[in-house]
Amino acid sequence: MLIIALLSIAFIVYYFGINRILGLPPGPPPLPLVGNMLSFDWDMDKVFLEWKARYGRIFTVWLPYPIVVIGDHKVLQENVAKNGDVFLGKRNPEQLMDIVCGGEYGLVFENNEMVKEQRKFAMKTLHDIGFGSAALEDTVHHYAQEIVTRWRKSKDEEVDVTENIMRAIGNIVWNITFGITLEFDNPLLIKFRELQQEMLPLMGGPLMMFIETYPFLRKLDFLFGYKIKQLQEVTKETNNYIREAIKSTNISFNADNQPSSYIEAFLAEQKKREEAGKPMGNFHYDQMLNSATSLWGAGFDTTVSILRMCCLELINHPEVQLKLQKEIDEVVGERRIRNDDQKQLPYMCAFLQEVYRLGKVLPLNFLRKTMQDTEIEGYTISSGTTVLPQFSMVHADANEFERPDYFCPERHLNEDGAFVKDPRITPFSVGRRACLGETLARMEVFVMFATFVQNCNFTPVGKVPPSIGYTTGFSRAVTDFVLKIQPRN
Ligand code: HEM
Repeated sequence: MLIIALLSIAFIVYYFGINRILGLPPGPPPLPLVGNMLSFDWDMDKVFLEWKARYGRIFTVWLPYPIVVIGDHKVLQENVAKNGDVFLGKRNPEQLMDIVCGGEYGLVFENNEMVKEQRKFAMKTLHDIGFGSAALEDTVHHYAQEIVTRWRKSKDEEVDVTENIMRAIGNIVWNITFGITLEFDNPLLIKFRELQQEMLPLMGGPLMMFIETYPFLRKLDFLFGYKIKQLQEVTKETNNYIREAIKSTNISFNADNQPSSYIEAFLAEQKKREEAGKPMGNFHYDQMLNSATSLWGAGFDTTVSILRMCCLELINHPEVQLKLQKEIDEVVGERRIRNDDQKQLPYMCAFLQEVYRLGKVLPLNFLRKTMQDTEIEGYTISSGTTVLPQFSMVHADANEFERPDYFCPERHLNEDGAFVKDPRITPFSVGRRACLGETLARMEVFVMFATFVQNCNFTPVGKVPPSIGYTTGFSRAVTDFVLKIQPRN
């Protein structure tokens, strides 16, 4: 009896008091062992917004370990964006990284001690090899033309836009990473996307969240349908392709030339260190391999997913398509689209901003780890606390956007029809760990999509357009759909 009474008291203290005992902001009461996992939903933002209304602009959730969630524009800006060094670290998914990378390497979940060096190296390299350059824009336009040429021949067939978009984006990322240009129809790209489609659902969700807290669950893989084994196998296959690509780059690498890809720059850095008799430090093979995987993983499916969503919104909103076409016809006509044209295309910019608002690519943003004590909203957050900068909550918040689920480019235009850039919409995240590929991604999406609209008319297969559903897993994308494409003259 006494034991039951003590356990009940312990449960009540834990349930109602654990956040306060640990000095964390309030939040939904967690259950022992599972925390708030019973409320897990693939559309977690809806759940988070309810908790925000109940507990305040920052709150603690247990998934199943404690995480301080920030999903408010002002709080994100005043802390994660302005106070960048405090939020530089990540709460890396150590178990996941061990399963797929053999350690905390790469450019997304690298060890926090090497973040500054590796991120700086990657940013400089990507800038040097042409992010933001006219040459890269030419390449993107070339692929957009290739896609349009194929689509214009599709006659009355049903088209899955994914196939050609994927080939184009895949080629661009492959080139940036390895300096290798593949032919447009190279089956490697299709194989790679298949592997990624297999891998991403396995990498996210409740099982992986539990494994981070209770690593012993890895030994009970048989209970979960051998998901970890499957993940290991698919990672191994993916890494074999990456290793082969690194080998090819290494063979053609000439240290006297200016590096034209990330891997060449990495090899050049290794050579420089070797010649100077300096230790390799973090410029070792595992970091090279996993950085290539990071660039591929972060830069491929995300961009494909946003472009697919653009096409799906077009067939769901034919009146929007007509407005986009009219604007392009009047401003650009038949000449080649340039990235700079955005300044003269307010409706196109409004359309893309609306797609970016709704098209979140990560159901849960990557977790940060505070690097020092800090104060947020009057709460003292100690160094080492896990923080989730969930900016997509802002995009879905009815206090910020009227009818947030409703697709409406017009909301981004003022009375004079001019485009209004909205600082609350941050699809590439905020702060010192925001997306490394934003410049490239924005250019790819604009140049490709504007070229599509300029040259093609998109219609549903039947009278009713397909509904918009989303995949679940580590990343998020619209589910498969087909449409019809007619050439525009
Ligand atoms: C439309 C396309 C894209 C979207 C919407 C997108 C979005 C994001 C988001 C939300 C993050 C998480 C940032 C955070 O932790 O707070 C991220 C990280 C990252 N992205 Fe992108 N991304 C896109 C394309 C790209 C491209 C093209 C590349 C490179 C070729 C890239 C490379 C990266 C890398 C390396 C990171 C990790 C940065 C870090 O942790 O320091 N992304 N991206």
